[in-house]
Amino acid sequence: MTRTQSDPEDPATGTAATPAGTADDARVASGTADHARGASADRGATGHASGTLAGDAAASPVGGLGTGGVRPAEGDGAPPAGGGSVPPAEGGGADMVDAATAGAGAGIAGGGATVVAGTAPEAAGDTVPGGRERAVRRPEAVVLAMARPYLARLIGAGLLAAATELAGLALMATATWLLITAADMPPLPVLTIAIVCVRALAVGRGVLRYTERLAGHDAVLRLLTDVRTRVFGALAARRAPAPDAHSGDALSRLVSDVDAVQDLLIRVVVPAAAAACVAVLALAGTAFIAPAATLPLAAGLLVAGLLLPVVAVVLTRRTADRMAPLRGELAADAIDLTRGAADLAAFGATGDALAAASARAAELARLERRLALTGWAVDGAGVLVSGLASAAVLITALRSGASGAEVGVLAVGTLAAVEATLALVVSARQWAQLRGGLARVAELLAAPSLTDAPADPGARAGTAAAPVGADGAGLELRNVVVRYRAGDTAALDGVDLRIAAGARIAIAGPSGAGKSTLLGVLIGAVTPESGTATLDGVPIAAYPERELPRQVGGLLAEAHVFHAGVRENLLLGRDTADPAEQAAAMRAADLLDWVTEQPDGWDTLVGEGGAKLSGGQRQRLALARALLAAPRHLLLDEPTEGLDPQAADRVLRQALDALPSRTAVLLVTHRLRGLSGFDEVLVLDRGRIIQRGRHDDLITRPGWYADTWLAQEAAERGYLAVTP
Ligand SMILES: Nc1ncnc2c1ncn2[C@@H]1O[C@H](COP(=O)(O)OP(=O)(O)OP(=O)(O)O)[C@@H](O)[C@H]1O
Repeated sequence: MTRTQSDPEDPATGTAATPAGTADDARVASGTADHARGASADRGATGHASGTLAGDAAASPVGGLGTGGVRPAEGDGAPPAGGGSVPPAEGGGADMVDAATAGAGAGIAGGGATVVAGTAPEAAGDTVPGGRERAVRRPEAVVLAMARPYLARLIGAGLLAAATELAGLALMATATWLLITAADMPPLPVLTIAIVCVRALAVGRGVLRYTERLAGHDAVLRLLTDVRTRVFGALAARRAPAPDAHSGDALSRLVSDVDAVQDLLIRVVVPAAAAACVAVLALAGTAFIAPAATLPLAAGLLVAGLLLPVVAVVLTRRTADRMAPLRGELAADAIDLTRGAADLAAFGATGDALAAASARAAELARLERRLALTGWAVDGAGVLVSGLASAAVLITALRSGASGAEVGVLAVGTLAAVEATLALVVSARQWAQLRGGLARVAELLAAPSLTDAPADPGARAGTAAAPVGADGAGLELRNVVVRYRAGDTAALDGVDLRIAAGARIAIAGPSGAGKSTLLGVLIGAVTPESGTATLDGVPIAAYPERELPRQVGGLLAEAHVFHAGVRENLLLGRDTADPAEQAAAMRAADLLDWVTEQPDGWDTLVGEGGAKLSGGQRQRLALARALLAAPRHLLLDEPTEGLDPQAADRVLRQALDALPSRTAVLLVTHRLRGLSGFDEVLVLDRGRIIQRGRHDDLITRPGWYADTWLAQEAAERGYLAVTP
């Protein structure tokens, strides 16, 4: 006979031998026919830290998760499916439309903050929580609107840039005049003045350029701080990942997109304004000296400042549009090749992945070469235009009877003016490359942000809001349907759930049943297609982003551990926690001994993504953080994942014991041990609640729960025999 662990998805009940003689053993071995009898013996099985079954039959139901740890629902406990006793939420359905973008803040408590860039289809034009309508605007306008507080500084920078260009133009003109007239031996004072002017302009141009850069960057860096704050606020508020977002693409985009704002002002707006000033003054000067020469100069300026920039945009745009996604894909490749190196090597896929990345890099290099070539062509055309314009001005001025010195000044001045105007070509090229990034930043800037949460949660919903944080109706889902994409099978299908103060509710079900999706709805990160999700009668989507994490949060799937010390990671849960509270949270998560044994103690660095911790330690650190945060409704998604069964039971029990009695807990778990003290257990399958009730009841009823319970118990004790 072979003894083996059972497959939890294949509960081969009834085939087991029963070497030991405990009540549970007999029940596990005897299959579903014995559920009812076995259930009574099972109550409180996990109430013992040792995990033995010695006292199972005697353990009280309350002791299931540690005496005192599990409180029954207080009067208004979990209602039956449908939650009919709860008053209907007003206006919830419509408001859920914006739930993804209006979702609550950083999710620090749950470590579940999701930073996503890329598409933000819902952002522009939405109604924001404060009830304001945001019109869809050009991305440049959105960015420039944010620059309003720094307008004076930017205008100053523009004037300084114009003064720099004019100083250059005046320098060329004065030097030319000096060279030509010096041969005619003009009076010494005149010569001296001209020489001083040349020197002053040469020095002044450098000083002006420096001051212009200083003023421009000062304004732009101030603006960038605002933009970054706003962008991160919007990202944190939008906690639902865009389905197609790729982290590498998203990250590289985020960084370069925000930099595009800087380039728009420093390399496009300020130089363009300066070039326009120079062009106007050059035309005025020429009209004063030789009116006939104004026409060829204007033609040269138009070609340099209008035609060539348009050509540059047309030639650059197509290539730049293809380069942007390629850059994102390359960034994603870099992440896959480094973080996934071990897996790629294990499956012999390193070569293919490298080849794909190299092909993209080669394509990007080809596009960059093409961009450089078109750039050189346009630049060459610019030099030609300035030469031709200068020659045309010279000939026209000569024909109109201007003096030699005037002709010289006009010809050289034309060269300088056209060259200054050619800066618009560079600006246009820059703008063509920045457009994509600017559009994405503008979408984020237009999206609701943590920084513009409404003070009154009912304001947006149009409801009379319950006082935020007050114990009211609690969390409630009514007939919630979630579909990630139109036409997909529903991830949640008509789910009703109510979590009252102090309730302990567990959700079980096969993989892909919709458990994490349900948690996503509760934190406002997933938008239901229909139905309502409310907190104290207020649609979750309408809750202030800063307030919601205090009400609903916890340990969500794939909680992130930051590259920092243990204490810093812990304090993300609640930075005001004192050392005793920190120690209590770590003790509950079974990590206190470990951290005190470390040479660096609480300052032990956990590595990037918690790489220096084991999977179980990472999860427990995230659990300790969630316990420290202790929101009113604590969500725990597989909090003991990665722990051995005994440790898992112990940690869960300790965690629940450590919580204040009025904290409601919603536990998502694959492990059914430890649920006997819960007020209600829901079984989800393909988005629907297929069973609900108390653990002791569910294990007596034929169905997924009883089958899984039996399989898990049998597997854990190794009693399931499989014959070859
Ligand atoms: N971001 C998403 N985009 C599209 N489909 C999704 C997304 N997240 C989940 N789904 C789908 O929704 C369904 C429910 O997924 P969910 O993650 O909620 O299940 P689960 O019960 O938590 O699974 P597990 O126990 O494996 O974590 C699955 O079919 C899954 O493929």
